[in-house]
Order: sequence, then C-alpha cells, then structure tokens
Amino acid sequence: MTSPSPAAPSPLIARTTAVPAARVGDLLDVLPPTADPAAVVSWVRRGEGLVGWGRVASVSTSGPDRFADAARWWRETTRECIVRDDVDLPGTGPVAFGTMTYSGSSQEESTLVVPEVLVGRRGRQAWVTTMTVDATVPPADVVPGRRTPPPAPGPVQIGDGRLDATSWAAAVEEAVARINAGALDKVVLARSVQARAEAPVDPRWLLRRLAEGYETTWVFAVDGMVGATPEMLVRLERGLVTSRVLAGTIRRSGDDSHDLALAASLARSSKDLEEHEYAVRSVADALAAHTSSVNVPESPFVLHLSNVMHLATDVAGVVDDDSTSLALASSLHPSAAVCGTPTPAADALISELEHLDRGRYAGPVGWMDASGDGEWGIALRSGRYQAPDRLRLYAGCGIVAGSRADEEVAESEAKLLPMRQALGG
Ligand SMILES: C=C(O[C@@H]1C=C(C(=O)O)C=C[C@H]1O)C(=O)O
Repeated sequence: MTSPSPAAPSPLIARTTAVPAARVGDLLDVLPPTADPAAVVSWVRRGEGLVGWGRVASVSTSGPDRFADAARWWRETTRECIVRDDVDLPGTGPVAFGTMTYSGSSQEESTLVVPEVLVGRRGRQAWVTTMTVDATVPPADVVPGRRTPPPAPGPVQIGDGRLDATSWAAAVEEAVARINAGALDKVVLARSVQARAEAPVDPRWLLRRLAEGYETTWVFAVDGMVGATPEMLVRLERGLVTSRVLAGTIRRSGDDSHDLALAASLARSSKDLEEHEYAVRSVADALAAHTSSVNVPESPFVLHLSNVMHLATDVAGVVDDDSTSLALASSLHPSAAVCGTPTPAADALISELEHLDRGRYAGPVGWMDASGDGEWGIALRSGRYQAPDRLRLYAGCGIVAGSRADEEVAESEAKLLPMRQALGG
C-alpha cells in the first residue's frame, strides 16, 4: 500500500558538484540545527558517507509490499530526473534515504526521503548534491561555515516499554523451552524502553556522540529513526554485493586484557557459533539467488565495539541480475540475525512473545542512488523519535538452546547503551 502523499515529483533536478574536502570538514558538523528530528539524514562511518537536510520528495509505504512500492516510486522518480553529476561515484546524483519497517504488519510506515541538499565524502573526494523540483538554481555555496553546536538535552529519564525486564526474561525462558521442545532453532527477541529528555534532543547531539563512541558503526538518521548500527545488511556497488553478518555477542568488561580473553571465548563458544551460523546461512542463501557466486569465509572474526563484541562474517558476491540495493535488502530481510530459524516459526514466536511493534527497529535503513547502488544497514542500537524530547529505544538478542534469561537481559542492556550514552545518561 502506498500512501497518497507526494506523487513522484516531476521532474526532479539533481546537481552534484565536487567540493574540496577541506571545505566540508567533518560531515556531521555540516548538518543544520533543526527543531524537527526528521529534517536531517545521515549515513556516516569514520568520517565518510552522506549527510543531508530538507525534503524535496518522500513516499510512505506499508504492508507486505512496502519494499516493492518504495522501489517503484524511486524508479518512477528517477526515470524523468534531470541530472548533472560532475563526480559520478556511488551516492552522487539523485539519492533517496530510507527506513523500512521490520514487519509488513507494523502500524508504522516505511519511508523514502529525497533531501534538498546532500553533502558526501569518500576518501579525499567530497561533493554537494542539490535536488529541486523546479528550475531554481540553488545558491552555489550551500556548504555552510561552522554551525552552532547542538545543545544538550538535559537529564534523560528511562522508563519501561511494553514489557519490563522481568517479563521480558520470562519471554526468553519461554523461547528457550520452545527451542528445547524442537519447535525452532533460534529466535531473536527484542524489548524497548522509553527515553524522555528535559529538552528537545537535537539529532546532531545524538549523531555526534554515537560517531565518537562507536567508530566502526554506520551512524544513521532517517525520518526520525536514529542510531549507530554495526550490521551492514547489504551494500551494492557497481555489481559487487557485500553483507556484514553479526550474531553471537559478549559484553565488554572495561578491562582490555580481560576483553581479549572474552573475545577468544566468544570465538570458541558453541552456543554463539551456532547462533552465528544460522544468520550467515540465511544471508548466503538469500544472496545466492541474485549472484553468480557467494564468498563466505570459513570462520567468523570478532568485531570489537565499545559496549559489546560480536561474531562477524563479511559475505560477498557478484550480482548477476538487475537487482537494486533495496531489492536485495528486501530479499535478505529478515535475516536470522534479527528474526531466527526457521523464519516462519521464529516470526510467529516473535509476535506471540514480544508484545512489541518493532516499527522500523531491525528493519533496513540506508540510502540508494539512481543506479540502484546503495547501502542498507539493519536499524539496531537505535531509537525512534516520538516527539522532539522523546525516543523509544530498542534492543534484541538471539535466543538458542543454550541461552540463559539473565544473560540475555544483561546483553540487551549492553545493546541499549549506545543510545543511552548518546542521550547523555
Ligand atoms: C537484535 C540486535 O542485534 C542482533 C543480535 C545479535 C545477537 O543476538 O548476538 C548480534 C547482533 C545483531 O545481529 C540488537 O542490537 O537489537
């Protein structure tokens, strides 16, 4: 179902111009102050990526066809597009940012947003793209000088979501019982908490702090969904598709030498290796349908983040059909990293035990250009603005036969930490 809101603007005019990287500086410092958390977009990792603001067009979709409807809208929007692109890299020319719901039955909408201004950076190359629907030539100097820094949102209160930690632990125990009874192999159960700040939370405040604390993640903001995801569902760049699969987690202790011992135990933990294997297989199987060959490393590596360590596998392949990055994201979603194995049984158990509309949490979030190249992460370690001073935060954990409820509660707390710290708590 596609909501009647803006039809494909015609024609969209996109102009991309190279700018000296020194003039752009830090991408996150380029974002303007705004009272509307949905007015900025971000996809930044280690200082590279895209940020933008304004909204020249957008579409909202829902239901089981939300990916296909969004993809059709983007195809129609870019078909008539007038493009002047002096840089010609993935992410130049017209670009849409998107945040898709986890489930086709969510009450929330999935959204694609075309910003008015995008600033990009890749290595030493930087660029500005302006997108308009009329012939007005945007001012040449759209990259501003230094912006005013975001104000602190003041003290933040955290409250329970639909399930408090004790009820969620009971749900985990029930899931383990179902797994032991042979109903399924793995299920990912999520919980949410409610964060309320004293003052509006400038999204730039969150993005800056997430980027500082979690430099190996993709720091994103799309339509009021903000976070720092370590998990790349799919990147498509000139025919090469890559995916970073994460599953299997251990909390950091705060002591570096102890953490190394923990990393070694994670790499040997049969419970975590099993949980990881399900996730890798789900991604490799889904990619196999679109690629001539899929490269899957034999064993995972340990990805170190400030709060947790994950078992990680980078899967790669060469696409042999005309799938766009959004179409690939659609066929990979939901992977066993956020759903479970087998998918239908895990999905049913999630609906039964979670008591949560995941909304866009654990759904694909990212961007796509007119060629279909793009990057779609999984919206983890994230929150959804409900009002300028209120966000709902989410975290989930893979449950397998060897899982213990108290350990999973502690793991979910560790996964909530990035957003809690970014808020200032
Ligand atoms: C579901 C989340 O994370 C996923 C679950 C993981 C696990 O259970 O080990 C690890 C990484 C993610 O694939 C989350 O962060 O909310």
